[in-house]
Amino acid sequence: MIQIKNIHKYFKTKEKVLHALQGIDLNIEAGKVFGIIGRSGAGKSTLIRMINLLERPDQGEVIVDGTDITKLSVDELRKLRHQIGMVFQHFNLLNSRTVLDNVIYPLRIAGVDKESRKARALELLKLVGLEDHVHKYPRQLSGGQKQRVGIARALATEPKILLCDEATSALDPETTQSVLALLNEINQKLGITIVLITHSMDVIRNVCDEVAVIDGGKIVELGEVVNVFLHPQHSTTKALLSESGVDADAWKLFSDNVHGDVIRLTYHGVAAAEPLLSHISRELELNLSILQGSVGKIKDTPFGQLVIVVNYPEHTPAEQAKAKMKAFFEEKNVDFEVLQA
Ligand SMILES: Nc1ncnc2c1ncn2[C@@H]1O[C@H](COP(=O)(O)OP(=O)(O)OP(=O)(O)O)[C@@H](O)[C@H]1O
Repeated sequence: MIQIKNIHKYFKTKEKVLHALQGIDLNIEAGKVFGIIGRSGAGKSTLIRMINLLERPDQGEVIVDGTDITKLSVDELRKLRHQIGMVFQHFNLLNSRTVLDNVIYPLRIAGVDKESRKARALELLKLVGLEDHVHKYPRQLSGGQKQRVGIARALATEPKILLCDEATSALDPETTQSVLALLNEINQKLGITIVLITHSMDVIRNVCDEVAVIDGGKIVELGEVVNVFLHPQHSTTKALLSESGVDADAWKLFSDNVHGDVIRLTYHGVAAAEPLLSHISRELELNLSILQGSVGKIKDTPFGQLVIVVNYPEHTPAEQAKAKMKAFFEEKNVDFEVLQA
């Protein structure tokens, strides 16, 4: 649905030329929630703004539904923007207009007749849970409510794509959760493709199907959220995960005091509900202890990652027991990694 091909963007200031996007390639499938994460200045805003051409690339193509939108005329681009809604970090509401009028506004611009635009706006305000606040002004709303107005407004012209530019960064954790749940609902109910940018791995974990990690204007890691969370490859991804409490290497703090093999088991989906550890421990007479672990869910997928210490029984050669254990876990689709032997 959205293909970004070899995008480059330069910002020229008096002192220097900044190469803000350095050859970005992305493929975003229809109906997905796609997250772009990176540190401040990495190029996230510049990249997401390429999708509706609020920012133009200096080189490369942005293809939406088969059309290279960099080649569109001003008129064609205006029409295309009705297909692409956008939600902003600081809401960007019209403060002198009511909640209802804020949502009606893009419909008026799109030339929708008076009665239909009011009906549509009311329907959207109901969808975002603000039906009791339609005649209020933005200053009378909480941050979370303001963002719900921003989301309703972005949905007014029935877009196929919703771009969220740090939509939850200005909100407290609880409100963030409720706005993320709303985005999830919109994705599921309306089938809208969502592209969001964020600093937070928790946001990615809660709503996204796929993620791109951007660093210094380049994509450094890309994939399904489950895989990127459980098997991060790039140092930036590992650092971002560690900051959100997912530090795959925390076990090293205890490694000097450990007697036995240290093994990491990683699993998701059905394996999360099976009593695998007690089964293998009984069968091979192993003594197991858990050194580090995290279990939970990534979007709708349960997952677990455990670092265990294994001691083998005296009467069985360790290598033989280890090979049996490895085969057992691999058969159950559990990733088995010896960290220290
Ligand atoms: N209009 C501009 N003129 C000059 N430099 C710019 C402009 N817009 C962005 N930049 C620079 O381009 C780089 C990427 O900026 P961008 O806003 O895309 O990063 P970001 O990852 O969204 O950061 P943040 O999380 O802080 O919003 C930064 O170094 C920024 O200073």
